Amino acid sequence: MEQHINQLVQWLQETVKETNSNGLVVGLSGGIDSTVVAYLIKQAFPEQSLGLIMPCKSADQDRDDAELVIEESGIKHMTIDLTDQHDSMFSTIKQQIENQGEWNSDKEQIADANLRARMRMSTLYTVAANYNYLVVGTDNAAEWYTGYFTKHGDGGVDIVPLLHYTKEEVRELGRALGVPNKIVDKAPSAGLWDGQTDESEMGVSYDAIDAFLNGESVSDNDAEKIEMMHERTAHKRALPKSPPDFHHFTLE
Ligand SMILES: Nc1ncnc2c1ncn2[C@@H]1O[C@H](COP(=O)(O)OP(=O)(O)OC[C@H]2O[C@@H]([n+]3cccc(C(=O)O)c3)[C@H](O)[C@@H]2O)[C@@H](O)[C@H]1O
Ligand SMILES: Nc1ncnc2c1ncn2[C@@H]1O[C@H](COP(=O)(O)OP(=O)(O)OP(=O)(O)O)[C@@H](O)[C@H]1O
Ligand SMILES: [Mg+2]
Repeated sequence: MEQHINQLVQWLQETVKETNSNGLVVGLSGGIDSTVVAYLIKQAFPEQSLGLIMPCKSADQDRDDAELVIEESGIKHMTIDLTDQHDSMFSTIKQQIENQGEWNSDKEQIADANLRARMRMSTLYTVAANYNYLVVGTDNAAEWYTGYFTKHGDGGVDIVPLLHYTKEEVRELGRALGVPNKIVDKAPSAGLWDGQTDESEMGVSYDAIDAFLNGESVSDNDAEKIEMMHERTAHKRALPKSPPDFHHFTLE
């Protein structure tokens, strides 16, 4: 893993240089993916890296864990609480749709959750613009393949250094970087509602997704679920769909 860490750090440094940026910013949730990214960007840019804690009705434990990451990694940081802004924005939108008598309460939880992820994205880009930094994503290979992220939310980023690493490999990177065990061993959660865990929501374990990605055998049931998630989320990994070119010119 040492070699991977060196290569990733070097890639981060080269990418910042190539893009004429000044550094890197990441949202810090207290989960292993953003923790590994925080340690990597701190190594790549000790003074020009930033971790943002953005609580939004988040569990106290997640905030404590994010603060532990800051303490242990030494990364520069800010806390921007989005709870009130999210409440205000969500209730305004809900009210307007309710006025039409068209509010779909079955979709309330997921709509509320995805707005949190998109408000974090907007916050990260506002901070990135101020410092001329790039926004670093935290998606790993398992999340990317299954599309387990919010389109233009946590998926709305400039670079994704962990894209080729399975969840277990991200944990291995974490151990090699010296991330505290309690963070490495914590159950993955998007933290978008009380008690949410990735594995219970997806109905398939990261071990199974990792095995599938490694070409190892998994149950038919797991393979079917993974393939279905992959197909349904193809749009999240593609550019916006456009009609055929009806004009006689080509956009560059
Ligand atoms: N075929 C298609 N072509 C083009 N666009 C299509 C489309 N189907 C849906 N869409 C669009 O995509 C939207 C649905 O996608 P999206 O908004 O992403 O929403 P969706 O995939 O329904 O929800 C996001 C999922 O990611 C999970 N998540 C989110 C954030 C963080 C994490 C984590 O691991 O930390 C996990 C979250 O718990 C939830 O299960 C639709 O509202 C529609 O606008
Ligand atoms: N409270 C938060 N503050 C700042 N960023 C957050 C917060 N919650 C989520 N994020 C951002 O959204 C990303 C996606 O969350 P995700 O849960 O997939 O990753 P994680 O929490 O780092 O790891 P895990 O998947 O193991 O929980 C996080 O990596 C982080 O960048
Ligand atoms: Mg998480």
